[in-house]
Amino acid sequence: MTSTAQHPLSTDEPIDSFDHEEEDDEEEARDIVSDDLPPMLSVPSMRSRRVSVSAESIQPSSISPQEYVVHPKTNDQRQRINEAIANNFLFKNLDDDQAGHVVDAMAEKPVSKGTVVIEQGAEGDFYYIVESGTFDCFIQKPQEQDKNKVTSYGPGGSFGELALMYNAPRAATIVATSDGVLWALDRITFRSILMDSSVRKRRMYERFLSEVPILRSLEIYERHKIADALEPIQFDDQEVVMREGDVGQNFYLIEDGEAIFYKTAEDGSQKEVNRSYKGDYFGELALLHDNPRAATVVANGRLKCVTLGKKAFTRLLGPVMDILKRNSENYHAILREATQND
Ligand SMILES: Nc1ncnc2c1ncn2[C@@H]1O[C@@H]2COP(=O)(O)O[C@H]2[C@H]1O
Repeated sequence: MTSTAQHPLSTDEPIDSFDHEEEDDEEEARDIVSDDLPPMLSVPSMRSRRVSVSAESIQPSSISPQEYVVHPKTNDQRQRINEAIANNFLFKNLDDDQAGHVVDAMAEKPVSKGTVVIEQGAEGDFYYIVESGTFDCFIQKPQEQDKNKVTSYGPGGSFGELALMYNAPRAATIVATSDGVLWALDRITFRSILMDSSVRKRRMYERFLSEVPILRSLEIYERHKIADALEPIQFDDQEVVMREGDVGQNFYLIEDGEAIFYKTAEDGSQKEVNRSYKGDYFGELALLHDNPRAATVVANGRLKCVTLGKKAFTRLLGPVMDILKRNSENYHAILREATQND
């Protein structure tokens, strides 16, 4: 394997886009060839733009059982970890053994207000999960003096995965804004057990999410976080995706195919009110307004979607909530018109 890689934070050279439709292959997905790395963030590194990568950056690390890192824990600590990771998508697909190794390997790290947990440009050593406290994330762009706050984290939040996934310098600085407790997971355990499915999903959905109009205004990093949370789902021709009046749990993006929307008219008949295609979304109304589903959705031909659960929808689509709400007002008007006219 080559030893010179496109820096994942670099933006000055085109990077081959990844076509997820052709790329569902396990072996290929494991092969984290740097040329395929996403253009990532608009934050060039504070160090050299090109880094030499060892074999470690090309494939997930593997460790033998005798190499597992173990920090002995009390039951109370285990329980606190389980609460902190309950909504973390990186932990979702682990089997019991893997989950056990990851929990064993975590080290408790109390931090006091003002501590710089991660410094932009530094080498990546740990992935952090927040048990308690608040943390701000800042990015300093190359020619700018000031750092920009890009996000903040509270309990259940996590950060520090990028440098470990891509063997890149830290992309941001993280500062504790209160006293708190972090759980730190070493890079070897992270790479060997946790990162595989996340890297695969981020790569798999990168192009698709960048082409979804509602998500275009998001930063690449925000779309990566959405990719972590996506669940694929498929429907056969004429299969009902949701029924008018149901309680809404999920938000849907169409990856491929066609969905037809029906609404019950005043005379009780089902009226087609809309059709949606690749890149469109639906299912947002019930989540935005806590209302029952406003329409019945049926697959026309095979329909391939990805979904976000309600919590992830609220958290990850926060930056586009206003657009979603504005669109939903127009949409209400269209639906009303369609069911009232004729
Ligand atoms: N917009 C962003 N760009 C890059 N990193 C971010 C951003 N927002 C949050 N982060 C987190 O900040 C962390 C800094 O360390 P890492 O680069 O290892 O991983 C990074 C991400 O977990």
